[in-house]
Amino acid sequence: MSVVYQRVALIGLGLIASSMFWAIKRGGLAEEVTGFARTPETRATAREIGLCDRVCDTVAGAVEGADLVVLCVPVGAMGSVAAEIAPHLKPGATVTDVGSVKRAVIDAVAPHLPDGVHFVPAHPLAGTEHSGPRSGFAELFDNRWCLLVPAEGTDIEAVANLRKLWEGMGANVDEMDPEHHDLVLAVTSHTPHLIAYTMVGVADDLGRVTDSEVIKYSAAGFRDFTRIAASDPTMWRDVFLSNKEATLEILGRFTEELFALQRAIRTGDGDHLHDYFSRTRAIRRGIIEAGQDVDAPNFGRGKAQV
Ligand SMILES: NC(=O)c1ccc[n+]([C@@H]2O[C@H](COP(=O)([O-])OP(=O)(O)OC[C@H]3O[C@@H](n4cnc5c(N)ncnc54)[C@H](O)[C@@H]3O)[C@@H](O)[C@H]2O)c1
Ligand SMILES: O=C(O)C(=O)C[C@]1(C(=O)O)C=C[C@@H](O)C=C1
Repeated sequence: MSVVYQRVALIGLGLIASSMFWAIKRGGLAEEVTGFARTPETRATAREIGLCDRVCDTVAGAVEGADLVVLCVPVGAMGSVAAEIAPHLKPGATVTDVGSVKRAVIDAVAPHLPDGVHFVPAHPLAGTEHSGPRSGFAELFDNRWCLLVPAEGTDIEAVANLRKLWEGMGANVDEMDPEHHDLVLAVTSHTPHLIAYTMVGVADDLGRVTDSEVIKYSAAGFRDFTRIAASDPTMWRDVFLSNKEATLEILGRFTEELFALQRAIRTGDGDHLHDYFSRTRAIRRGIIEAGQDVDAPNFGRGKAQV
């Protein structure tokens, strides 16, 4: 792999930024990666573990001279960080972000960026329930999707270079418009997270089943919920507040379906339950057949057995 950018600046040194740093280093994709974190503690940790070639005490120091600036902060902080970096951006630089929501981030960031700076929003569809500078690893983006969401008329070379960077970090890249992105992610990521949070909350609230029983006897499905529900509260608060409309639409559909299933259980309508579960099983099999299940043993190796 060859160098895509001379200098990349990572702002907000958590899971995604640290994974990007290790993946950029693995691929030899930048000559220098600078980093900025808000707190002295995070900067000290970054220096201790060798995260970034240069950790800066000011956002200006990290951004000055950078060809690519990546905003890796929670969605709700993107606008204020964009305002802070704006005066220090090199003319012709590209600014991107990794936020889980796109329309709200574009609206918050774009107005701050000076003319002559390219803005190419992005979203890697990869993560874990961990956060902070120690949580990243180079393989996080391997075989995962990264969605680019450039506005019409964005400089072609700026988009092509960012695509090259993500491909160099192991991702498959697609382009999408922001509204569609937010609806798709409300279905595939945001609402499922809310359901996981709720289910774990229900278990915690249920007096007749103790917390220690929940921990001891937790079956695979519920264990997955607890993993998801351990995700960063700030990140997910911001996701829901920023993708309100799409999440509320999907939640509305979800509750309708849930009520229908609840009724089928109450009335003993086994046909309804069986038909429903057959339909959902077909979706799972479709994902595996398409080779999209990154956790399945056959992922990326052609057709999986279903
Ligand atoms: N975790 C995931 O699964 C995942 C996946 C894809 C995209 N994302 C997106 O990536 C972004 C970062 O998420 P993460 O998982 O790396 O979170 P993280 O909590 O690991 O890291 C975020 C970092 O930003 C810092 N920060 C917060 N507010 C800041 C501010 N105002 N100025 C400077 N730094 C600030 C935090 O201190 C933290 O170090 C979020 O926008 C999130 O939506 C997350
Ligand atoms: O695997 C996980 O822990 C995740 O939740 C990652 C996940 C998701 O797949 O929903 C979470 C949020 C992102 O914006 C992208 C990826």
